[in-house]
Amino acid sequence: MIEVNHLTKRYGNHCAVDDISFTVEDGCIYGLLGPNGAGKSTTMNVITGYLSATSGTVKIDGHDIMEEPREAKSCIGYLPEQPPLYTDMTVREYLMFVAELKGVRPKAARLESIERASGRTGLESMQNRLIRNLSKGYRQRVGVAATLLGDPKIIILDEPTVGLDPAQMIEIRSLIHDLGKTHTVILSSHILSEVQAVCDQVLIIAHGKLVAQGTPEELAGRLAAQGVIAATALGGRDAVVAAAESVDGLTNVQITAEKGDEVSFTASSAAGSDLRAALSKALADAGCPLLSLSSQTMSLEDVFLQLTENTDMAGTEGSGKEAPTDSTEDTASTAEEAVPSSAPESPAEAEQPQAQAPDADAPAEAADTSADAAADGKEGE
Ligand SMILES: Nc1ncnc2c1ncn2[C@@H]1O[C@H](COP(=O)(O)OP(=O)(O)OP(=O)(O)O)[C@@H](O)[C@H]1O
Repeated sequence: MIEVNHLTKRYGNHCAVDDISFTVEDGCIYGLLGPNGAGKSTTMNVITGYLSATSGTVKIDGHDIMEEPREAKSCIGYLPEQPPLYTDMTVREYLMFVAELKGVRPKAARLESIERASGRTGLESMQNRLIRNLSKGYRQRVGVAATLLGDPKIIILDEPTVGLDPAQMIEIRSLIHDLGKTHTVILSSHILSEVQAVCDQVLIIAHGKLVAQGTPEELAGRLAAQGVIAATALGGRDAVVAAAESVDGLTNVQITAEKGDEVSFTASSAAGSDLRAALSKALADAGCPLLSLSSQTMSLEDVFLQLTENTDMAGTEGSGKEAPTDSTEDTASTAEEAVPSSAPESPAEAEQPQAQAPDADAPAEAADTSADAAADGKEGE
């Protein structure tokens, strides 16, 4: 339903999205996962026609987002990271306003659409409440309800749980899960556990590149299938690394610590292979006696960190990745902290249009961002 082909987006000299291609099939929940600054919002803004691509194409249901924007946008309900809500309106007024902007006609259809959207998002009893008096969780529901107006097939949510407390996060995740039964949903998140819990398919983005894609189980399986050896040997750094790298099947040798002549390192091994004996022999042959050796399994969190760190800017090599932690550890609770904010701010930032409308004070922008803009240019009733 959505085909993204060789999508690149530059802000001045800064490449925020670098030649990304992927396909989104109908009826699944997709998660764009990546650290802050990875390029998730930019990707979403291009998919929704908010920003133009520097190169590459995006097709929604066969319609090119640049060439047939109205047809393409009519398939999408988009909730930006900063929901464009008018906090002086009641929930009902706001939803009516958005429905009108989206060209939902006649009035009876608008009312029906609002009722359905309110029902899906649990807002029935909040209709006459001013948005500014709602909790952040309920405001987010209003934003999600707005995306549903006009019955788009695809719902795109940029960091929908950011700033929510744990209970609100759980509610919004459950709402997204429910939406996935009737819609294709794409959400972005920097929280590994969230994407794992909610999404059918995960796209991991780091530094503007798509570094991995699969179901959470596939990714976890791929990672779990990868063994990690952690070892300490006596000898020079270069000799130890060369010996480790000479072992067939051992890859990604990373120094984790150096103390005097003791060099600690980790290395990855292919699925199912136990390379400890081969490593021990290679080190002995190189005159680097082995002091300790252990074999570990990578957790999904370790894999995610490795994938996102490995695409880090050139020159960070040898920064000393910590040895992976015990894979049996529950990673969910630590995943959020573990994902670093890694991309630098672009110097070109100021030059570029802001993709997301501010909270309440910019009606025109808010209207535009509030969704599909499907009805852009359509005359009123
Ligand atoms: N309007 C802009 N002008 C210049 N640079 C920008 C602009 N918007 C984003 N960037 C830069 O592009 C990169 C990708 O930003 P983007 O917002 O897409 O990342 P993200 O993964 O959504 O991160 P976050 O979760 O922090 O929003 C970052 O380095 C960011 O500083």
